Amino acid sequence: MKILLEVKNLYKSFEGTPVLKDINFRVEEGEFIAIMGQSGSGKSTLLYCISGMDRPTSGNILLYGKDISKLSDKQMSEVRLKQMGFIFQHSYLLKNLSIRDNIVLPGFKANILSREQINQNANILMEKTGIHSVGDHDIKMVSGGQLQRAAICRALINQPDILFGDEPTGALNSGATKEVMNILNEINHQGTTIIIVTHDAKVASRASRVIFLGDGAIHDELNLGKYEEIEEKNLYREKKLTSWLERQDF
Ligand SMILES: Nc1ncnc2c1ncn2[C@@H]1O[C@H](COP(=O)(O)OP(=O)(O)OP(=O)(O)O)[C@@H](O)[C@H]1O
Repeated sequence: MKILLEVKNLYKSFEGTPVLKDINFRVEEGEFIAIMGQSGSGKSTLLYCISGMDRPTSGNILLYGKDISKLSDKQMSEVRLKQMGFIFQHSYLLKNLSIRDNIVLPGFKANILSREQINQNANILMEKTGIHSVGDHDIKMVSGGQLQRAAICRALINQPDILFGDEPTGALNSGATKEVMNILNEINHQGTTIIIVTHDAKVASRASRVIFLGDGAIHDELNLGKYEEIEEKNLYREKKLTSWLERQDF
C-alpha cells in the first residue's frame, strides 16, 4: 500500500512547554486511525499539526512524500481545501445557508470540479448519508445528527485524500453516533483514509488502527484490521480494544 502521510520526529511546544515529543508514524492509503489518550495528552494538537491547522515546532509531515510542514500559509490552505477534509465535534455550518449550500460552498471555493460535478457530488453524498430530503432546509431546522452528516458531506465535497475528525461524535447521542460511524466506515471502505481523535472506545473500535498517546508521545498502537458489519467480530474487536486500553491505564 502507498504511504499517504508520514510524520517524522514531530515536536510541538507552546511557549516553551513541550506538548508533543518525537512523534513518528506512517499512514497508508485506506487506513482508518483513531488517536486516543488521556485528556491533555496532546491528541488534538497532534491532529492539528498533521493536518496543517497548526505548525509543528520541529519535525516533518510528508503528504505523499511532499513536506507540508514548510509550506506558506497560503500553500497550506490550498492543500487543506483540495486534499483534506475536516469534521469537528460541532458542525460549524454557516447560518442563513441551506444544508445543500453549506455542502457545495467549499467545492466552489476550491474550483477543481465543474459546477455540475459539485452539485452531482453533493447529491450523491446527501443520498449516501440520508440527508437528501433536508437539503433545502435551513441548518436550524435539522437534528444534531443530520448537521454532523451534512458536515461530513461538506468535508468530502472535493473528494479529499484524507478526512480528519476531532471528536466527530462528541456531541451526538448513541443512535446518531452509530449512524455517523456507519457512514465513516462506508467512506473508508470506498477508499478515503480517515484519522480521528476520540475518547469513546466504541467509536475507536471502528478504526483499523488505534494509536495511544501518553504525555505527548506514542505509547502504543493496536491493529484491529478493517471493520466489518459482523456482530460477533465487532464484539471481539471491542473486547480486544477495551483490554488493551486497560493496559494503557485508560
Ligand atoms: N494553543 C495553545 N496554547 C497553549 N497551550 C496549549 C494550546 N493548545 C493546547 N495546549 C496545551 O497542550 C496540551 C495538550 O492539549 P490537547 O488539546 O492537544 O490535548 P488532548 O489530548 O486533545 O486533550 P482533551 O482530550 O482534553 O481534548 C494541554 O496541556 C493544553 O493545555
